[in-house]
Amino acid sequence: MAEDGDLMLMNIDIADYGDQIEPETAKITGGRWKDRRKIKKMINGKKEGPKRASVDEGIVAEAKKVLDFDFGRKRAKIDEKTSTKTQQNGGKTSTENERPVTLNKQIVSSLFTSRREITTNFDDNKHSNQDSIDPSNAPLQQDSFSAMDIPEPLLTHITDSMKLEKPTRIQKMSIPTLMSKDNDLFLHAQTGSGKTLAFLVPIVARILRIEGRKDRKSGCMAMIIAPTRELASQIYSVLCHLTRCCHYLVPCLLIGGERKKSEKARLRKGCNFIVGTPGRILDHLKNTQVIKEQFASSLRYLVFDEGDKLMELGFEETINEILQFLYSIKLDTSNFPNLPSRLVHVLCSATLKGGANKLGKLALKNYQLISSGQKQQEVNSVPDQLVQMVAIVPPKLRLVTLAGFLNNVTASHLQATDGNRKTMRTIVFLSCSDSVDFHYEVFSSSDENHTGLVGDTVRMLNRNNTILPCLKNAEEKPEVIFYKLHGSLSQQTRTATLHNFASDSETTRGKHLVMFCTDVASRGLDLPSVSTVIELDPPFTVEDHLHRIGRSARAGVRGEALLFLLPGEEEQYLERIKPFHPLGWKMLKFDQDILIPAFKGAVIKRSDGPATDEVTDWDSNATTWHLNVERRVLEDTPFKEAAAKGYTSHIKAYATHLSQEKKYFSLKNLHLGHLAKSFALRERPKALGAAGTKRKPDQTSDIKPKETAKAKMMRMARNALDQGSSEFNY
Ligand SMILES: Nc1ncnc2c1ncn2[C@@H]1O[C@H](COP(=O)(O)OP(=O)(O)OP(=O)(O)O)[C@@H](O)[C@H]1O
Repeated sequence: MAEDGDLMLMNIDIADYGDQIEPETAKITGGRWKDRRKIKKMINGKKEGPKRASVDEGIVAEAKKVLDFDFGRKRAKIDEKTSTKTQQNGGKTSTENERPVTLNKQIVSSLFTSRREITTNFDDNKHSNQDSIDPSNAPLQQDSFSAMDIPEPLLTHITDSMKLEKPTRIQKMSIPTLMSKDNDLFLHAQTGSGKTLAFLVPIVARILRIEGRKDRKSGCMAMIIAPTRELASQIYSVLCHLTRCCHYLVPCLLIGGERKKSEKARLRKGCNFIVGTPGRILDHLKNTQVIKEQFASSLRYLVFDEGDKLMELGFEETINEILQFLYSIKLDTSNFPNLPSRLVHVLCSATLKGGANKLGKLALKNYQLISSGQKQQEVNSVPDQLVQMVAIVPPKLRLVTLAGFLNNVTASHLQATDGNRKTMRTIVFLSCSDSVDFHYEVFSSSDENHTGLVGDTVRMLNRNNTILPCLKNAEEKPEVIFYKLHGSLSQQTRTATLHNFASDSETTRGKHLVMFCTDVASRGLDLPSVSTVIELDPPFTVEDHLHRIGRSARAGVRGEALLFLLPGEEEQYLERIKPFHPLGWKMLKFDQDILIPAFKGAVIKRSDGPATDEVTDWDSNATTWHLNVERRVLEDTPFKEAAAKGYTSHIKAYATHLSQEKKYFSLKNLHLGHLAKSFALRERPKALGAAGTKRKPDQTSDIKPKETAKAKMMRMARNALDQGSSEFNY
């Protein structure tokens, strides 16, 4: 009997395609050479001897079982609690739905098979009607900033220039507290609820109350530490905006990737606020003498934003060093008696447990918890106005289903407007940089009809681009721009890319902006009008899930999020996130709700075929779309490398899921062959050990048996784990 892992590699469904495959010319790839030979013989009508026939039948039956729609193998392992069922598709026979595809004489597995329908037991958290739900992170209608004793000119600036009339719940609670008391604070509120202003406004207000002259030479009074450069830059720009009413107060940004020399120069000139990432801040504390001189009399506030992420990224030691450094400086309170007489620590987080809790223990003393929800659960849950959708998608169909969903969002964007189209933003979260690169290439450079806007990370589609089925009208401009963002890009590129995505400029106005990114963009980033968040790869922690989808539905605005899960064990992850979705979710069927609306009636042309306007079935269209990407992989070496790297890194990243979540995301349950298909690969890249090698006859039994592909994969995964997860997440 062939091994499970070996059969999994086979790339064709012999039982159904056999009679349509051209004998002799057919190339069979993947799997063990023995199995390939047997199958080839069967196709060519050469029967093996009677003794071995039963083995072959068993193999073919097993291969069919695995390849046909690979649910059975995994389903069998799932305990009885999981009751995903695969059913016959409206009684059709398999050959009605399956179409073998021959490409460059290579036979590739069909995307669709007979058993298409997926029903899941986890559809037990149905979403309630959204229209009647009040946003949970919106400004409070019955309150106002003017009732909060905020000093002038800050109050007028907030209401008149920043056009913010009413505080959110966390702001209503934190602003008076921080302005009047000197204890440490833990600010706990939902994503998008205005935590940044919740700590910045009272700190600036308190500084403005200092009597007498204050300017950049007065010293640094507040330091704000954030886990990512992007978030630090964002806080810095909110602070710059806020201090426009008191331009004599100067913020300074200290982040890695920027020139240290110019940062030193700015510090020497003097500043009242430092915003930065932990490593770079510590570097300056140790090496820039002027800081020590300035901090002695002035520093009173130390803020940690996204506290749990700071810990998760391994900044504990750095933060400890920063704290020790600051504690070693003796405060001189005589200069600013209006400021607190001690260093006040503020910790901000949308989650209470895990890293945030740990940092709280490290940095806070006798802190007061300010939480915007009546119950802790209310804060930990997703914003009420966010519509969560879930699609259970077989591994083979992940790429084409993503294309279908992006198409449907784009189509609704194009339809909903006449001339006055609003800019729409979609973020697609992936597990690693290489996968981001691959998906970005698939959608942004399918043909020559695109223009690069920011280096190689922003591409606008031009007329005649057909990567999305709805872009069929050559008369109309596609109005779609693709972006990519991850930690392997230079800081300048990251900044320029994000800036382009967030801005409402001549180029971006009215368009659908789609960004492929890693979790580098999941924390704290406040990007305007992100209407949809797609988690193509599952999050690494529940916190990551909340923060990713929290890029949408901010400050009371509505938004939607789609989570892709594989059939099988991954479905059970819904149980894990259910407590955070008290208002439920909508289950989408990958075919009826995504692929059919996208591909039905569309004209998808084969990239190597004659021009045709023939309208075919939706599933043929989807298959053609996928084959066009596969063909590109065959013909375009850099793209092929991107696909192989994307796939390999995706698997490695998958292995880094937390041990307590391994039961949902275990490598053992992944169908690697089908997953390769979603990277447009016909078979697993050789680097993963997919290609078996023949054992030499002189090899004796005392030689260590060759490591199987699956074992090699597991070993690589373990190595990946040892190397730490951040490499893959970012
Ligand atoms: N009082 C307010 N009225 C209207 N909009 C506000 C108000 N306060 C903040 N906002 C806006 O809400 C958005 C989210 O704010 P912010 O980024 O501070 O949220 P957050 O709670 O820090 O989110 P996250 O947890 O994701 O970091 C910003 O666009 C901000 O300008």
